[in-house]
Amino acid sequence: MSEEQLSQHRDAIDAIDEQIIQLLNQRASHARTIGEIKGSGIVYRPEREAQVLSRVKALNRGPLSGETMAKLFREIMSACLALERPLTIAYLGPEGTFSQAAAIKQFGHAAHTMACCSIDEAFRVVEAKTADYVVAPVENSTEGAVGRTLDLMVNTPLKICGEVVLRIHHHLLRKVEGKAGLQRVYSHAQSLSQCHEWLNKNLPAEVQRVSVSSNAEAARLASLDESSAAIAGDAAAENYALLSLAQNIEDEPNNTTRFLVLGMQEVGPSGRDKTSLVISAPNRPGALHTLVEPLARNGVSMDKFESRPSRAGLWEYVFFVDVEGHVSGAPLQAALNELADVAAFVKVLGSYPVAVI
Ligand SMILES: C=C(O[C@@H]1C=C(C(=O)O)C=C[C@H]1O)C(=O)O
Repeated sequence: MSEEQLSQHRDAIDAIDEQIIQLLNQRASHARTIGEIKGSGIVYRPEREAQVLSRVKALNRGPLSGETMAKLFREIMSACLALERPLTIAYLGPEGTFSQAAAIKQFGHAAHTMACCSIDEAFRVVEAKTADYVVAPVENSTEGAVGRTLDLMVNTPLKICGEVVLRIHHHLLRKVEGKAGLQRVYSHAQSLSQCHEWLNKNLPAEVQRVSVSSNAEAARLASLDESSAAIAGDAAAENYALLSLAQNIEDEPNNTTRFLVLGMQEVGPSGRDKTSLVISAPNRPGALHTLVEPLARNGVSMDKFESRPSRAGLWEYVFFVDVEGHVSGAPLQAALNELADVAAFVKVLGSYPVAVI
């Protein structure tokens, strides 16, 4: 390609960029006006954002992929929303955790993220209105449910407003090159188990595995001591300037974590929604069947069913159930009315759009 051809294409890009700037600012002005109309009410509308992202993917003809286009629009919406009012999102810190990555995936880079020292604390700051939303892990494809998040959802006044699905890549991180002199590996208990086969094969048995409160905390500890390593992700490696001795060491190649977004808000239907419920059955034979039956009879599809010991009594259980559809829809309304008669306890944790990206 000649210099002349290059400069023709670059002139074209400059002209397009001018249009993009104008169009983005037009879009932002509409978002700001929408903010004025909303007044002091809730500005974040996850159902509308999900519709915008789905529409962007459907309209896209390439060469950029639908996924890439949706990610760009996520950031555009994040910037537009910040003109209405910047949001604060609480997550299990310190900086660099997968929870923070999930918060940014859902709210974009214009939102403020607030590191909390536990999932409990992250719920509390939103309940106290110090932050707007909490993003908390709820299940991992390798390790299953995150019990603490499930337990907190039983009593919180917060509602689920969204879900975020994140591919999780773990790396072995250390301050210095090589494995010589390595005495311990820090990580969150879930990450240690997600990588335990790799650890068995690749590290001597005398290297201790130490579980700590988060992967980012593991990275912080490894950054203070050359005889320690951490298992954590890219963001933690970058934050604590650690070297990656081995990449993508998770045993399961599709290792994915699902996070929930919770806030003081009930979300309207987006057209493709999920509802999460927590139900408990009276402690007698066949009780489980009586819980599932009203859902099946009303044609409500179940995505997930998870049992958890109830805090109330020995050998009593609560069930976390995800179903397709919005709570305002007729099938779910009918099923919930019937469930109220047979269940000891039913709580709608929230209806929210199915993750688009
Ligand atoms: C502009 C709005 O406010 C926010 C920003 C959106 C956007 O930039 O498209 C969409 C939903 C809201 O979270 C709106 O409610 O439509």
